[in-house]
Amino acid sequence: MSTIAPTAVGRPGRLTAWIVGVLVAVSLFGNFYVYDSIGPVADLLQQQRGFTDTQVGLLNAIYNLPNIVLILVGGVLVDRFGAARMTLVTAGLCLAGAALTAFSPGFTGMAAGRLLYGIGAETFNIATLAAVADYFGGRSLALAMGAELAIGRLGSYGADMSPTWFANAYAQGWQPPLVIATAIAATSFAAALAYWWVDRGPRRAGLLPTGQASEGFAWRDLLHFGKAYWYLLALCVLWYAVILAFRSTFSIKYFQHVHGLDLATAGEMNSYVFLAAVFATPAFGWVCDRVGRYAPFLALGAALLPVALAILALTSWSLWLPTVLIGVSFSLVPAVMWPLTSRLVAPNRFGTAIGLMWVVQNAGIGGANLVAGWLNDRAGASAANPGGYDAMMAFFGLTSVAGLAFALMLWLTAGRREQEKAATLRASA
Ligand SMILES: C[C@H](NC(=O)[C@@H](N)CCCCN)C(=O)O
Repeated sequence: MSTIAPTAVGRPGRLTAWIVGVLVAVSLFGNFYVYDSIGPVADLLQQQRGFTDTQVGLLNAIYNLPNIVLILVGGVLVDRFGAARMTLVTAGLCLAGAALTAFSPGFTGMAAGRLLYGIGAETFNIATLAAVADYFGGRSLALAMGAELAIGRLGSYGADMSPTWFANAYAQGWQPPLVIATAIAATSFAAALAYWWVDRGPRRAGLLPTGQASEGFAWRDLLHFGKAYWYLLALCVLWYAVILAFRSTFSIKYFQHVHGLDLATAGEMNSYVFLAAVFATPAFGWVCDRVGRYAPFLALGAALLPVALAILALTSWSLWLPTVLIGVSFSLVPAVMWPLTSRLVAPNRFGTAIGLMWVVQNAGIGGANLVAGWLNDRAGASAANPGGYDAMMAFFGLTSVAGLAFALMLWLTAGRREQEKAATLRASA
Protein backbone atom coordinates (compact mmCIF):
# COMPACT_ATOMS: atom_id res chain seq x y z
CA MET A 1 0.00 0.00 0.00
CA SER A 2 0.89 3.62 0.04
CA THR A 3 2.20 4.10 -3.42
CA ILE A 4 1.23 7.48 -4.79
CA ALA A 5 -2.51 7.00 -4.93
CA PRO A 6 -5.11 8.55 -7.22
CA THR A 7 -6.41 11.62 -5.46
CA ALA A 8 -10.02 11.68 -6.55
CA VAL A 9 -12.69 9.15 -7.44
CA GLY A 10 -14.50 11.49 -9.82
CA ARG A 11 -14.61 15.07 -10.94
CA PRO A 12 -17.22 17.44 -9.59
CA GLY A 13 -17.55 20.56 -11.78
CA ARG A 14 -15.05 23.39 -11.38
CA LEU A 15 -17.73 25.90 -10.27
CA THR A 16 -19.06 23.50 -7.63
CA ALA A 17 -15.49 22.90 -6.46
CA TRP A 18 -14.86 26.64 -5.98
CA ILE A 19 -18.23 27.16 -4.23
CA VAL A 20 -17.28 24.38 -1.82
CA GLY A 21 -13.80 25.92 -1.49
CA VAL A 22 -15.24 29.30 -0.48
CA LEU A 23 -17.71 27.79 2.01
CA VAL A 24 -15.06 25.63 3.63
CA ALA A 25 -12.71 28.64 3.84
CA VAL A 26 -15.37 30.76 5.58
CA SER A 27 -16.00 27.89 7.98
CA LEU A 28 -12.27 27.52 8.68
CA PHE A 29 -11.86 31.27 9.30
CA GLY A 30 -14.42 31.09 12.12
CA ASN A 31 -12.89 27.95 13.55
CA PHE A 32 -9.35 29.40 13.75
CA TYR A 33 -10.70 32.67 15.20
CA VAL A 34 -12.29 30.76 18.10
CA TYR A 35 -9.09 28.70 18.62
CA ASP A 36 -7.08 31.90 19.18
CA SER A 37 -9.76 33.83 21.08
CA ILE A 38 -8.49 33.02 24.60
CA GLY A 39 -5.05 34.70 24.38
CA PRO A 40 -6.42 38.25 23.94
CA VAL A 41 -8.78 37.94 26.93
CA ALA A 42 -6.24 36.17 29.19
CA ASP A 43 -5.35 39.34 31.06
CA LEU A 44 -9.03 40.31 31.52
CA LEU A 45 -9.83 36.82 32.82
CA GLN A 46 -7.10 37.22 35.42
CA GLN A 47 -8.08 40.74 36.44
CA GLN A 48 -11.87 40.31 36.45
CA ARG A 49 -12.36 36.65 37.31
CA GLY A 50 -9.19 35.94 39.28
CA PHE A 51 -8.02 33.11 37.00
CA THR A 52 -4.46 31.91 37.57
CA ASP A 53 -1.89 31.39 34.76
CA THR A 54 -2.43 27.66 35.10
CA GLN A 55 -6.21 28.05 34.57
CA VAL A 56 -5.70 30.26 31.52
CA GLY A 57 -3.14 27.76 30.18
CA LEU A 58 -5.59 24.91 30.78
CA LEU A 59 -8.24 26.63 28.65
CA ASN A 60 -5.90 26.06 25.70
CA ALA A 61 -4.25 22.79 26.78
CA ILE A 62 -7.67 21.15 27.17
CA TYR A 63 -7.92 21.45 23.37
CA ASN A 64 -5.00 19.05 22.80
CA LEU A 65 -5.55 16.55 25.62
CA PRO A 66 -8.70 14.71 24.42
CA ASN A 67 -7.39 14.67 20.86
CA ILE A 68 -4.39 12.54 21.76
CA VAL A 69 -6.98 9.73 21.51
CA LEU A 70 -10.13 11.15 19.94
CA ILE A 71 -8.71 12.59 16.75
CA LEU A 72 -7.98 9.12 15.38
CA VAL A 73 -11.65 8.25 15.85
CA GLY A 74 -12.45 11.57 14.14
CA GLY A 75 -10.29 10.68 11.13
CA VAL A 76 -11.94 7.27 10.79
CA LEU A 77 -15.38 8.92 11.04
CA VAL A 78 -14.45 11.36 8.24
CA ASP A 79 -13.55 8.39 6.00
CA ARG A 80 -16.70 6.55 7.06
CA PHE A 81 -19.31 9.33 6.85
CA GLY A 82 -17.71 11.74 4.40
CA ALA A 83 -16.18 15.21 4.74
CA ALA A 84 -19.41 17.23 4.41
CA ARG A 85 -21.40 15.47 7.13
CA MET A 86 -18.45 15.53 9.53
CA THR A 87 -17.73 19.22 8.80
CA LEU A 88 -21.33 20.02 9.69
CA VAL A 89 -21.49 17.92 12.87
CA THR A 90 -18.13 19.15 14.17
CA ALA A 91 -18.88 22.81 13.31
CA GLY A 92 -22.01 22.34 15.47
CA LEU A 93 -19.88 20.99 18.35
CA CYS A 94 -17.49 23.94 17.98
CA LEU A 95 -20.38 26.42 18.08
CA ALA A 96 -21.79 24.76 21.23
CA GLY A 97 -18.30 24.81 22.79
CA ALA A 98 -17.75 28.50 21.94
CA ALA A 99 -21.15 29.42 23.42
CA LEU A 100 -20.51 27.41 26.60
CA THR A 101 -17.12 29.15 26.98
CA ALA A 102 -18.64 32.62 26.52
CA PHE A 103 -21.72 32.21 28.71
CA SER A 104 -20.47 30.00 31.57
CA PRO A 105 -20.50 31.63 34.97
CA GLY A 106 -17.49 29.69 36.33
CA PHE A 107 -14.12 28.26 35.28
CA THR A 108 -15.41 24.67 35.07
CA GLY A 109 -18.12 25.62 32.57
CA MET A 110 -15.61 27.58 30.48
CA ALA A 111 -13.17 24.65 30.52
CA ALA A 112 -16.02 22.30 29.51
CA GLY A 113 -16.76 24.68 26.62
CA ARG A 114 -13.12 24.63 25.44
CA LEU A 115 -13.09 20.82 25.80
CA LEU A 116 -16.19 20.52 23.61
CA TYR A 117 -14.69 22.97 21.13
CA GLY A 118 -11.42 20.98 21.03
CA ILE A 119 -13.25 17.68 20.46
CA GLY A 120 -15.07 19.23 17.51
CA ALA A 121 -12.27 21.39 16.11
CA GLU A 122 -9.56 18.84 15.35
CA THR A 123 -11.96 16.50 13.52
CA PHE A 124 -13.40 19.59 11.80
CA ASN A 125 -9.87 20.41 10.58
CA ILE A 126 -9.48 16.91 9.11
CA ALA A 127 -12.92 17.08 7.48
CA THR A 128 -12.08 20.42 5.82
CA LEU A 129 -8.79 19.06 4.44
CA ALA A 130 -10.68 16.00 3.17
CA ALA A 131 -13.28 18.33 1.60
CA VAL A 132 -10.58 20.12 -0.39
CA ALA A 133 -8.97 16.79 -1.38
CA ASP A 134 -12.42 15.56 -2.53
CA TYR A 135 -13.04 18.55 -4.79
CA PHE A 136 -9.53 19.57 -5.89
CA GLY A 137 -7.72 16.21 -5.92
CA GLY A 138 -5.60 16.01 -9.06
CA ARG A 139 -6.07 19.66 -10.02
CA SER A 140 -4.56 22.64 -8.18
CA LEU A 141 -4.76 20.70 -4.92
CA ALA A 142 -1.86 22.41 -3.16
CA LEU A 143 -3.09 25.86 -4.26
CA ALA A 144 -6.60 25.09 -2.99
CA MET A 145 -5.39 23.70 0.35
CA GLY A 146 -2.99 26.65 0.70
CA ALA A 147 -5.83 29.11 0.03
CA GLU A 148 -8.06 27.37 2.63
CA LEU A 149 -5.31 27.49 5.24
CA ALA A 150 -4.58 31.13 4.37
CA ILE A 151 -8.17 32.11 5.18
CA GLY A 152 -7.91 30.06 8.38
CA ARG A 153 -4.72 31.95 9.32
CA LEU A 154 -6.61 35.18 8.65
CA GLY A 155 -9.01 34.03 11.40
CA SER A 156 -6.04 33.61 13.78
CA TYR A 157 -4.69 37.01 12.75
CA GLY A 158 -8.19 38.48 13.29
CA ALA A 159 -8.31 37.09 16.83
CA ASP A 160 -4.88 38.62 17.57
CA MET A 161 -6.05 41.96 16.16
CA SER A 162 -9.50 41.83 17.83
CA PRO A 163 -8.51 44.08 20.76
CA THR A 164 -7.90 46.81 18.14
CA TRP A 165 -10.82 45.97 15.86
CA PHE A 166 -13.36 45.45 18.69
CA ALA A 167 -11.92 47.89 21.23
CA ASN A 168 -15.41 48.68 22.62
CA ALA A 169 -16.13 45.04 23.35
CA TYR A 170 -12.80 44.67 25.20
CA ALA A 171 -13.52 47.87 27.15
CA GLN A 172 -16.66 46.17 28.54
CA GLY A 173 -14.75 43.15 29.89
CA TRP A 174 -13.84 39.53 29.16
CA GLN A 175 -17.30 38.36 28.01
CA PRO A 176 -18.21 40.48 24.94
CA PRO A 177 -15.07 39.38 23.00
CA LEU A 178 -16.02 35.74 23.62
CA VAL A 179 -19.61 36.45 22.53
CA ILE A 180 -18.15 37.87 19.29
CA ALA A 181 -16.15 34.63 18.94
CA THR A 182 -19.43 32.69 19.37
CA ALA A 183 -21.10 34.78 16.63
CA ILE A 184 -18.15 34.01 14.33
CA ALA A 185 -18.50 30.29 15.22
CA ALA A 186 -22.18 30.57 14.18
CA THR A 187 -21.05 31.92 10.78
CA SER A 188 -18.66 28.98 10.52
CA PHE A 189 -21.58 26.60 11.24
CA ALA A 190 -23.79 28.31 8.62
CA ALA A 191 -21.03 27.92 5.99
CA ALA A 192 -20.64 24.23 6.95
CA LEU A 193 -24.41 23.77 6.55
CA ALA A 194 -24.30 25.35 3.08
CA TYR A 195 -21.31 23.14 2.11
CA TRP A 196 -23.18 20.00 3.26
CA TRP A 197 -26.16 21.05 1.14
CA VAL A 198 -24.05 21.73 -2.00
CA ASP A 199 -22.13 18.47 -1.52
CA ARG A 200 -25.24 16.26 -1.68
CA GLY A 201 -25.42 16.45 -5.49
CA PRO A 202 -21.86 15.34 -6.40
CA ARG A 203 -21.85 12.76 -3.60
CA ARG A 204 -25.13 11.17 -4.75
CA ALA A 205 -23.79 11.21 -8.32
CA GLY A 206 -20.87 9.05 -7.13
CA LEU A 207 -18.24 11.69 -7.93
CA LEU A 208 -16.66 11.62 -4.48
CA PRO A 209 -15.16 8.94 -2.19
CA THR A 210 -18.05 7.06 -0.58
CA GLY A 211 -16.37 5.67 2.53
CA GLN A 212 -17.27 2.12 1.46
CA ALA A 213 -13.70 0.87 1.83
CA SER A 214 -13.57 2.19 5.37
CA GLU A 215 -16.39 -0.01 6.59
CA GLY A 216 -13.97 -2.84 7.27
CA PHE A 217 -11.67 -0.68 9.40
CA ALA A 218 -9.25 -2.67 11.50
CA TRP A 219 -6.48 -1.44 13.78
CA ARG A 220 -3.88 -3.27 11.70
CA ASP A 221 -4.87 -1.03 8.73
CA LEU A 222 -2.96 1.73 10.49
CA LEU A 223 0.29 -0.13 9.97
CA HIS A 224 -0.31 -0.41 6.23
CA PHE A 225 0.81 3.11 5.42
CA GLY A 226 4.16 3.15 3.65
CA LYS A 227 7.57 4.41 4.80
CA ALA A 228 7.12 7.89 3.30
CA TYR A 229 3.93 8.36 5.34
CA TRP A 230 5.75 7.57 8.60
CA TYR A 231 8.53 10.06 7.79
CA LEU A 232 5.86 12.65 7.09
CA LEU A 233 4.18 11.84 10.42
CA ALA A 234 7.48 12.28 12.29
CA LEU A 235 8.11 15.62 10.57
CA CYS A 236 4.53 16.74 11.32
CA VAL A 237 4.95 16.00 15.03
CA LEU A 238 8.40 17.58 15.42
CA TRP A 239 7.81 20.65 13.25
CA TYR A 240 4.35 21.52 14.68
CA ALA A 241 5.57 20.88 18.25
CA VAL A 242 8.29 23.52 17.79
CA ILE A 243 6.34 26.02 15.71
CA LEU A 244 3.19 25.97 17.87
CA ALA A 245 4.85 25.70 21.28
CA PHE A 246 7.39 28.42 20.45
CA ARG A 247 5.33 30.81 18.34
CA SER A 248 1.97 30.45 20.12
CA THR A 249 3.19 30.17 23.71
CA PHE A 250 6.72 31.40 24.38
CA SER A 251 7.95 33.64 21.55
CA ILE A 252 6.35 36.90 22.72
CA LYS A 253 7.78 36.49 26.21
CA TYR A 254 11.14 35.46 24.71
CA PHE A 255 11.25 38.57 22.46
CA GLN A 256 10.50 40.73 25.51
CA HIS A 257 12.98 39.16 27.90
CA VAL A 258 15.88 38.29 25.60
CA HIS A 259 15.62 40.85 22.80
CA GLY A 260 14.24 43.74 24.89
CA LEU A 261 10.97 44.41 23.00
CA ASP A 262 7.91 45.80 24.77
CA LEU A 263 4.75 43.68 24.85
CA ALA A 264 2.98 45.46 21.95
CA THR A 265 6.02 45.30 19.64
CA ALA A 266 6.70 41.67 20.54
CA GLY A 267 3.05 40.74 19.81
CA GLU A 268 3.15 42.63 16.52
CA MET A 269 6.41 40.92 15.51
CA ASN A 270 4.77 37.56 16.25
CA SER A 271 1.59 38.37 14.29
CA TYR A 272 3.64 38.98 11.11
CA VAL A 273 4.20 35.23 10.95
CA PHE A 274 0.40 34.75 10.56
CA LEU A 275 0.16 37.61 8.11
CA ALA A 276 2.98 36.22 5.97
CA ALA A 277 1.23 32.85 5.94
CA VAL A 278 -1.99 34.42 4.61
CA PHE A 279 -0.23 35.38 1.38
CA ALA A 280 2.62 32.91 1.15
CA THR A 281 0.75 29.63 1.86
CA PRO A 282 -1.38 29.72 -1.33
CA ALA A 283 1.58 31.09 -3.32
CA PHE A 284 3.74 28.13 -2.27
CA GLY A 285 0.84 25.76 -2.98
CA TRP A 286 0.60 27.22 -6.49
CA VAL A 287 4.35 26.74 -7.06
CA CYS A 288 4.12 23.10 -5.90
CA ASP A 289 1.19 22.44 -8.25
CA ARG A 290 3.15 23.96 -11.16
CA VAL A 291 6.44 22.22 -10.43
CA GLY A 292 4.76 18.93 -9.43
CA ARG A 293 7.35 18.37 -6.67
CA TYR A 294 6.56 18.37 -2.96
CA ALA A 295 9.32 16.70 -0.94
CA PRO A 296 12.16 19.20 -1.73
CA PHE A 297 9.94 22.14 -0.75
CA LEU A 298 9.05 20.38 2.48
CA ALA A 299 12.75 19.87 3.25
CA LEU A 300 13.45 23.55 2.54
CA GLY A 301 10.59 24.65 4.83
CA ALA A 302 11.80 22.29 7.57
CA ALA A 303 15.40 23.58 7.22
CA LEU A 304 14.41 27.24 7.74
CA LEU A 305 13.11 26.61 11.27
CA PRO A 306 16.41 25.52 12.93
CA VAL A 307 18.23 28.26 11.02
CA ALA A 308 15.81 30.89 12.39
CA LEU A 309 16.07 29.50 15.93
CA ALA A 310 19.89 29.51 15.73
CA ILE A 311 19.88 33.16 14.60
CA LEU A 312 17.56 34.05 17.49
CA ALA A 313 19.56 32.16 20.10
CA LEU A 314 23.12 32.77 18.96
CA THR A 315 23.20 36.24 17.37
CA SER A 316 21.95 39.72 18.09
CA TRP A 317 20.94 40.30 14.46
CA SER A 318 17.68 42.11 13.66
CA LEU A 319 14.57 40.09 14.60
CA TRP A 320 13.24 40.64 11.11
CA LEU A 321 15.43 37.95 9.58
CA PRO A 322 14.33 35.07 11.88
CA THR A 323 10.71 36.34 11.70
CA VAL A 324 10.80 36.17 7.90
CA LEU A 325 12.41 32.71 7.99
CA ILE A 326 9.80 31.40 10.48
CA GLY A 327 7.06 33.05 8.36
CA VAL A 328 8.30 31.24 5.23
CA SER A 329 8.60 27.93 7.11
CA PHE A 330 5.10 28.39 8.63
CA SER A 331 3.73 28.97 5.11
CA LEU A 332 5.73 26.42 3.16
CA VAL A 333 5.48 23.31 5.37
CA PRO A 334 1.64 23.25 5.74
CA ALA A 335 1.23 24.27 2.07
CA VAL A 336 3.09 21.10 1.07
CA MET A 337 2.46 18.65 3.92
CA TRP A 338 -1.30 18.16 3.53
CA PRO A 339 -1.45 17.88 -0.29
CA LEU A 340 1.50 15.45 -0.10
CA THR A 341 -0.34 13.35 2.50
CA SER A 342 -3.32 13.10 0.16
CA ARG A 343 -0.94 11.83 -2.56
CA LEU A 344 0.71 9.24 -0.33
CA VAL A 345 -2.47 7.47 0.83
CA ALA A 346 -5.64 6.24 -0.87
CA PRO A 347 -8.54 8.77 -0.84
CA ASN A 348 -10.68 6.60 1.44
CA ARG A 349 -7.84 6.42 4.01
CA PHE A 350 -7.10 10.16 4.02
CA GLY A 351 -9.06 10.95 7.20
CA THR A 352 -7.52 8.01 9.05
CA ALA A 353 -4.02 8.98 7.87
CA ILE A 354 -4.39 12.56 9.12
CA GLY A 355 -6.10 11.38 12.32
CA LEU A 356 -3.11 9.20 13.14
CA MET A 357 -0.69 12.06 12.40
CA TRP A 358 -2.63 14.41 14.66
CA VAL A 359 -2.85 11.92 17.56
CA VAL A 360 0.92 12.10 17.83
CA GLN A 361 1.00 15.79 16.86
CA ASN A 362 -1.36 16.74 19.72
CA ALA A 363 0.79 14.77 22.17
CA GLY A 364 3.91 16.45 20.71
CA ILE A 365 2.54 19.99 20.97
CA GLY A 366 1.29 19.40 24.54
CA GLY A 367 4.60 17.73 25.49
CA ALA A 368 6.75 20.47 23.92
CA ASN A 369 4.83 23.15 25.83
CA LEU A 370 5.37 21.30 29.10
CA VAL A 371 9.07 20.59 28.47
CA ALA A 372 9.81 24.18 27.38
CA GLY A 373 7.97 25.63 30.39
CA TRP A 374 9.78 23.24 32.73
CA LEU A 375 13.20 24.11 31.23
CA ASN A 376 12.49 27.85 31.63
CA ASP A 377 11.29 27.45 35.23
CA ARG A 378 14.27 25.26 36.13
CA ALA A 379 16.75 27.79 34.74
CA GLY A 380 14.85 30.76 36.22
CA ALA A 381 14.35 32.35 32.77
CA SER A 382 13.27 36.00 33.04
CA ALA A 383 14.10 39.51 31.83
CA ALA A 384 16.75 39.63 34.55
CA ASN A 385 18.12 36.23 33.50
CA PRO A 386 17.78 35.99 29.67
CA GLY A 387 20.35 33.17 29.62
CA GLY A 388 17.69 31.05 31.35
CA TYR A 389 16.02 30.66 27.95
CA ASP A 390 19.08 28.92 26.45
CA ALA A 391 17.90 25.42 27.40
CA MET A 392 14.46 26.01 25.83
CA MET A 393 16.06 27.29 22.62
CA ALA A 394 18.43 24.30 22.53
CA PHE A 395 15.44 21.99 22.99
CA PHE A 396 13.47 23.65 20.18
CA GLY A 397 16.59 23.78 17.97
CA LEU A 398 17.38 20.08 18.36
CA THR A 399 13.74 19.09 17.87
CA SER A 400 13.57 21.12 14.65
CA VAL A 401 16.84 19.52 13.40
CA ALA A 402 15.27 16.09 14.03
CA GLY A 403 12.27 17.26 11.98
CA LEU A 404 14.62 18.28 9.16
CA ALA A 405 16.26 14.83 9.23
CA PHE A 406 12.86 13.20 8.65
CA ALA A 407 12.09 15.70 5.86
CA LEU A 408 15.35 14.68 4.13
CA MET A 409 14.55 10.96 4.53
CA LEU A 410 11.11 11.67 3.07
CA TRP A 411 12.73 13.45 0.13
CA LEU A 412 14.89 10.37 -0.49
CA THR A 413 11.81 8.08 -0.50
CA ALA A 414 8.81 10.03 -1.84
CA GLY A 415 10.92 12.49 -3.84
CA ARG A 416 12.39 9.75 -6.02
CA ARG A 417 8.88 8.49 -6.76
CA GLU A 418 7.77 12.02 -7.61
CA GLN A 419 10.65 12.31 -10.10
CA GLU A 420 9.83 8.95 -11.70
CA LYS A 421 6.19 9.97 -12.01
CA ALA A 422 7.08 13.34 -13.57
CA ALA A 423 9.43 11.60 -16.03
CA THR A 424 6.67 9.15 -17.02
CA LEU A 425 4.24 12.01 -17.56
CA ARG A 426 6.81 13.90 -19.68
CA ALA A 427 7.49 10.76 -21.75
CA SER A 428 3.79 10.15 -22.42
CA ALA A 429 3.12 13.82 -23.26
C1 LIG B 1 -3.95 22.08 8.98
C2 LIG B 1 -3.10 22.21 10.20
N1 LIG B 1 -3.86 21.91 11.38
C3 LIG B 1 -3.36 21.15 12.37
O1 LIG B 1 -2.26 20.66 12.30
C4 LIG B 1 -4.24 20.94 13.58
N2 LIG B 1 -4.00 19.64 14.14
C5 LIG B 1 -3.91 21.98 14.65
C6 LIG B 1 -4.56 23.28 14.33
C7 LIG B 1 -4.36 24.27 15.43
C8 LIG B 1 -4.75 25.66 14.97
N3 LIG B 1 -5.99 25.77 14.35
C9 LIG B 1 -2.53 23.63 10.28
O2 LIG B 1 -3.11 24.45 10.98
O3 LIG B 1 -1.49 23.87 9.64
